[in-house]
Amino acid sequence: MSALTIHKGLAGVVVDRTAVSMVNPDTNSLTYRGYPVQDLAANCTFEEVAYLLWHGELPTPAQLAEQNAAERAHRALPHDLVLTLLALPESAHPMDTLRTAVSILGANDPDEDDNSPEANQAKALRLFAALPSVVALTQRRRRGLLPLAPREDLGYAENFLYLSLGSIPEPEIVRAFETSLVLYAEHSFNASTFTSRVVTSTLSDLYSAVTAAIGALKGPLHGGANEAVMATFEEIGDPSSAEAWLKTALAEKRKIMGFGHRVYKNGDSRVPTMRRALQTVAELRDGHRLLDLYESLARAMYAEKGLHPNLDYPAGPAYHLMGFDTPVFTPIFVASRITGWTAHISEQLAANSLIRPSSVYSGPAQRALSR
Ligand SMILES: CC(=O)SCCNC(=O)CCNC(=O)[C@H](O)C(C)(C)COP(=O)(O)OP(=O)(O)OC[C@H]1O[C@@H](n2cnc3c(N)ncnc32)[C@H](O)[C@@H]1OP(=O)(O)O
Ligand SMILES: O=C([O-])CC(=O)C(=O)O
Repeated sequence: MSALTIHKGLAGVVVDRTAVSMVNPDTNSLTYRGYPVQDLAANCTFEEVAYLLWHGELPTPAQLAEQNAAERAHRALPHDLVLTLLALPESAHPMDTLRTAVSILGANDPDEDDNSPEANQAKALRLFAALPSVVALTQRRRRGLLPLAPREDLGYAENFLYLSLGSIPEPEIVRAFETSLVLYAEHSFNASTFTSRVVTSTLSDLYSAVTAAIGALKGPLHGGANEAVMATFEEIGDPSSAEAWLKTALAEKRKIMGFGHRVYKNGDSRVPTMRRALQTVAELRDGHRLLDLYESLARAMYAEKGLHPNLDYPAGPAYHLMGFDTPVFTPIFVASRITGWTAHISEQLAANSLIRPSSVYSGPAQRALSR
């Protein structure tokens, strides 16, 4: 590689190795630690997938029981944190609340700067346990409701839904939600994961890396797209308007959220699994009109630009039909991706090198200061 070759957006640049996951656009596959993600989604709980991402192997029953006990014991948020989060303006985006919560948890952790594998694994588990309570707090606050106490008798996905929506939905909805958590958990060197690795590479702490990653995920070119998809559906209104709406939007050079991908050019490996989950939710929640909109826009986008949906495209409407408010969609993504981020933070620390790329200078030539 010539020193003067610029790779805008680092497209195609290989910066390191990873053993956490493999995205293969040629075979349209995604594996976590070697296991196809669609097989994990069909056969495993999210807690098992978290264990796999962190430790490299699926847990034995005893290992899972131990992790579950620790996770359930850390679901409740410290009272002071709840008060601080409720003191934020009601207009704050739930992603901002989440970012603030992680930052406060870090400031309160006496082991914040302990970067040993054991300390960081304990922090990862505590964040994994606490994030659904923060997401649920933001969801309930939007509806004028106070937070609920977490339930230790429920699995991760069930407790998450109970805390957010106030009741446990049908098992098919719980399964669809859990599928989304498994699919969102990890995706190699995406922008937010890379952000977490950049922060970690300076030997900063895990909370700082996660806080920065939340900021990176918020943008609509990354995780924020799952919220933007709902705005698009609302703008289109009727499925019969999708084609005309798209032609106008493309003529105006707008980016259509939920379509395209930096790595996948022939479709996102996770979309078929999430599309089936969306179908299940739509059948239970009278979502046929939203499904028609989904299909009409996807057909038109392929015809106009040859672009396929990414995971955010089916996840957005699925969360909507489950009963979440749109601004809570990307925070749900955070609660899942915390597993992938923290696996990458550990991997970065285990073989660290400061991440500091180069640039080509394009400002004024050196000049004399005349004073
Ligand atoms: C979980 C995730 O984070 S998945 C990604 C979620 N993000 C989105 O859905 C946002 C919408 N999509 C996009 O903006 C892009 O597809 C990205 C950012 C995801 C990937 O971008 P890149 O790899 O840089 O692709 P790039 O922007 O070069 O696209 C290639 C061409 O397709 C066009 N294109 C790509 N995606 C879209 C889109 N969603 N809408 C309209 N045009 C698009 C680009 O304008 C470009 O056209 P051009 O060659 O005429 O200039
Ligand atoms: O890989 C990417 O660039 C974005 C993505 O799909 C993800 O983070 O899940």
